[in-house]
Amino acid sequence: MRPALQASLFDGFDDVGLNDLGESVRRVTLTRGAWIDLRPGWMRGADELFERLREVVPWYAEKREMYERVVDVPRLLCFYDENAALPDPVLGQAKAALDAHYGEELGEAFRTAGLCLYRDGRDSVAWHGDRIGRSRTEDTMVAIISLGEPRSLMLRQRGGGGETIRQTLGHGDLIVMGGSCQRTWEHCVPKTARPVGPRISVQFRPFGVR
Ligand SMILES: O=C(O)CCC(=O)C(=O)O
Ligand SMILES: [Fe+2]
Repeated sequence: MRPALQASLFDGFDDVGLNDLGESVRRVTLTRGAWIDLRPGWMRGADELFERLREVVPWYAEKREMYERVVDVPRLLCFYDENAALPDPVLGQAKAALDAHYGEELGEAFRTAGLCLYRDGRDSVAWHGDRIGRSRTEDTMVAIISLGEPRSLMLRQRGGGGETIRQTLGHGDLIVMGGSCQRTWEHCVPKTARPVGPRISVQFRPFGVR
């Protein structure tokens, strides 16, 4: 049992921790050798973890040239290289659990963590594959934990033709994009006019995949 003071501090929050992976992961096979794995509610206490990360992560806005003007990319970012200390111990536990579950199939460990903060419905990421580096030519995996308010992650076959998949992800959900997904499919988080609260996405990738 927790001491009373601590219990009152944590009122309304679950303890932050991981649920199991194993049998609870559902695989959806896409076309052309791509797949996604879904594990809703993987992270317990996801709303508390959201608050912790929003506080401690040194978020920055990336600039991009667009129509000959330099504009802010519409979301805040922070990238943790493989040697960087992660901003919360539970993210180290998540990486270890992903390595235990996917290590054999992936043939290597997850190394880097990219964090994105979508402040509201105006923040977004356009259609893309994570194709910088080895993922341009090789199968790989990108594992994403979603914290805070749910947003839609859309997936479609690269080059069009075929179905568009919408996954609503937030409050501790896990999605893993695997196989050829970064080369043969694209994903995005569209803007929404609905009033939505902030969401944080934590992406684990192997070395040399961006
Ligand atoms: O917000 C997400 O979960 C997706 C982020 C993403 O696709 C990326 O940063 O490459
Ligand atoms: Fe991506």
